[in-house]
Amino acid sequence: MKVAVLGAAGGIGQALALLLKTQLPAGSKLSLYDIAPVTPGVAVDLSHIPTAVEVQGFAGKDPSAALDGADVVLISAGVARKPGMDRSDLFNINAGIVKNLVEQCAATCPKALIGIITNPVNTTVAIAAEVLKKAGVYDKNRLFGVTTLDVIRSETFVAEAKGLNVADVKVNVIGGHSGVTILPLLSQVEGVNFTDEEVAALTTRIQNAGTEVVEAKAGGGSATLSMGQAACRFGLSLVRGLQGDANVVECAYVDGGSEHAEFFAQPILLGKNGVEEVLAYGDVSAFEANARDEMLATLKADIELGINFVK
Ligand SMILES: NC(=O)C1=CN([C@@H]2O[C@H](COP(=O)(O)OP(=O)(O)OC[C@H]3O[C@@H](n4cnc5c(N)ncnc54)[C@H](O)[C@@H]3O)[C@@H](O)[C@H]2O)C=CC1
Ligand SMILES: O=C([O-])CC(=O)C(=O)O
Repeated sequence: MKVAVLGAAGGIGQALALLLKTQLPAGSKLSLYDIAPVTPGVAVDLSHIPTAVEVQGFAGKDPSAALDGADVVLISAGVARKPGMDRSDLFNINAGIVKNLVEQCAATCPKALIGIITNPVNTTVAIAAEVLKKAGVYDKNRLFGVTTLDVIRSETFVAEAKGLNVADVKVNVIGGHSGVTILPLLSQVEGVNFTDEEVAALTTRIQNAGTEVVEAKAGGGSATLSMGQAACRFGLSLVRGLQGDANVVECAYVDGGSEHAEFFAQPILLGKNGVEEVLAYGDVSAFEANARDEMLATLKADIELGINFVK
C-alpha cells in the first residue's frame, strides 16, 4: 500500500507523516511531497524511526514521482488561516493549488483514493471532482473531503462536557466543513441527554473550533496537530477499506447522491473501491433538521464556486 501526502512539509503534513510512519501497516510505502526544499529531509528524519514503513521525500514543482503507484493521496498543500479570516478567504490561493495537484493525480495515479484536507474543503472537493471529470477519470467513490477533525472535536467536547470516557463517545457530523455547514448530530449520542441550551452551545463551539485554534495561535496558523491526527485516522481507514477490512465507517464529504447537495458529509462505509456505501445518517432532532436545512444555501454556493472555477 502506498500513501502519498502532498503538502508534507507543512504543519499538518509533518504531523500526519509522523503518525503514518508509526501506524501504517508493515510493508507500506509513505511518499512525501511539497514544494518546500526541506521535504526530502523530512523523509530522511522519519526514516530513522524503526517501523516497517518505507519513506521517500520529493520537493520541487513536479509531484509525479511521489504519486507514482499511489493507492491513497492525502492533500494538505496550501495556505492556512490567520485571525480575522474565514476559510473562504483561502479560496484565491488554494483553489489553484488543489486544481494543479489533482490534475497531476489524474495523470499519474488516476485510481488512487484522494482525500482533500486543503480549505475551503466545501469548495476544493468540488474543484477536484471537476478536474477529474475533465481528465475523464472521475470516480465519485474515490474522492473525499476530510471532515474527520469535526468528528474528533465533537467526541472530545461531548466527553468533556458530560464526564464520559472519550473512547466510548461516537458522534456523526454531517454537512460540510465550515461554519454553519458543520452539523454534529448530538441527539444521536448514546446514553447522554443534553438540554436545548447545551446543544446550542456545543454545536456553536464545534462549528467555531477551527477559529478557536486560529485565534489561540494568534497568527501562527490553524489546527495542525489535531488535524494530523484526524487525517491519520481517516487515511488509515481508507487503507483498511482497501485491504478488505469489514465495517470501516467514517464521516466524509462526498459526492454520494445526497438529497441535500451535490457534496455532503455523512457516514460512509469504506471498502476496496473507496466508498462502498453511503450510509443513512439516521434520525435527527428538530434543531438539527432546521440547522441542516438552513446550511444548504451556503453549502451549495460553496460547491458552485468550485465547479465554476474549473469550468
Ligand atoms: N480539512 C480540515 O479539517 C482542515 C484543513 N486545514 C487546511 O489545510 C491546509 C494546510 O494547513 P497547514 O498544514 O497548517 O499549512 P502550512 O502552511 O503549515 O503547510 C502547507 C504546506 O503546503 C505547501 N504547499 C503550498 N503550495 C504547494 C503546492 N503547490 N504543492 C505542494 N505543496 C505546496 C507549503 O510549502 C507548506 O509546506 C490549509 O488550507 C488549512 O486551511 C487545516 C486544518 C483542518
Ligand atoms: O479553521 C481552519 O482554518 C482550519 C480548519 O479547517 C479547522 O481547524 O477546522
